[in-house]
Amino acid sequence: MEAIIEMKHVSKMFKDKKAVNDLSFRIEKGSVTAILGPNGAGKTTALSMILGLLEPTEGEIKVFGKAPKDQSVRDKTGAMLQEVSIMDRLKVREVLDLIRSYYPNPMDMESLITLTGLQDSDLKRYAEKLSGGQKRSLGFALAMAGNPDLLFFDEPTVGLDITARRRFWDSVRKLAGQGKTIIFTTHYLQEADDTADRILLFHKGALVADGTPDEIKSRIVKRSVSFMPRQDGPGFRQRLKALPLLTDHYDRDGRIYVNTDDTDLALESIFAEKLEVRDIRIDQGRLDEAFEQLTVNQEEAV
Ligand SMILES: Nc1ncnc2c1ncn2[C@@H]1O[C@H](COP(=O)(O)OP(=O)(O)OP(=O)(O)O)[C@@H](O)[C@H]1O
Repeated sequence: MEAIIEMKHVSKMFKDKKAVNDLSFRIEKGSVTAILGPNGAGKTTALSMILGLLEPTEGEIKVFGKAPKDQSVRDKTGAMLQEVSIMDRLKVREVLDLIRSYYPNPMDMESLITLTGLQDSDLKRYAEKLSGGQKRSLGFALAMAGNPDLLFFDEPTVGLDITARRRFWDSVRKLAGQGKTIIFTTHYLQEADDTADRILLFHKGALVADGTPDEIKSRIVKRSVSFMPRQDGPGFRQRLKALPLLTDHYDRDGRIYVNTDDTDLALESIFAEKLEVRDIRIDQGRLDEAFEQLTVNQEEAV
């Protein structure tokens, strides 16, 4: 597969703070990738470097095989960032026409309107008079104006109501269907799961997981069964090791934790084998801090 983006050992320091730490990954043509992670994980910094808005402190970034700042790269790239700055004193249609005129093969106005949900009446208004949600739609339209092959959306649904969110993701899926390469950042696992075919999970500037939504979910929601031995000792440990469903276990704080995808089966095995344990608990994940933060954010999203 053709790599559209290649990051090799990329780091970014802000004074003595490492915002991005040794990132390496490839993004393939036609893929939809979600960059997921809690506040401050480095998502925006990474995007900004790929877009050529920030220089990496270390490492190399290639986009379409070139430096991100290369004009030919910019012509093929569209971005909707968190802050949409909109020109005053221009009507929406004028802003869009202006931006379209910068590109060799702009998207036609009809398609732009259909894709972004801007209404005819919006086009006649001054951009600065639009509501927050309409401004986001305009931001989306501006990102698409050059009919780019590569698209970036930084937390695109923040501040959008449910209808606008749904519409936005429908459009993103439509663009993906046309073979565009899409990268977006989000705090919400659900958004990544619904739309992306790959998730890059960031935590403290580093890439801590990389996989399909199903793979990432199974890591995030992994549960464990834990218990105390009635009488710990070599005999007990041997019996524990001999139980195939319980082999993946470890000790913490005086308890024994069993990692498993199926806590029911693990419990059945404990009872069937009459393993001498007490105080059995089912624990929701041994999530490291990054994953815990993610689940908190997900709850906020509901
Ligand atoms: N211009 C800057 N100067 C100094 N520190 C910065 C700058 N930009 C980002 N940082 C720091 O770098 C770290 C990563 O920030 P970044 O905005 O990339 O995270 P994020 O994952 O996009 O977070 P959020 O979800 O809150 O948008 C944070 O600790 C942030 O405070």
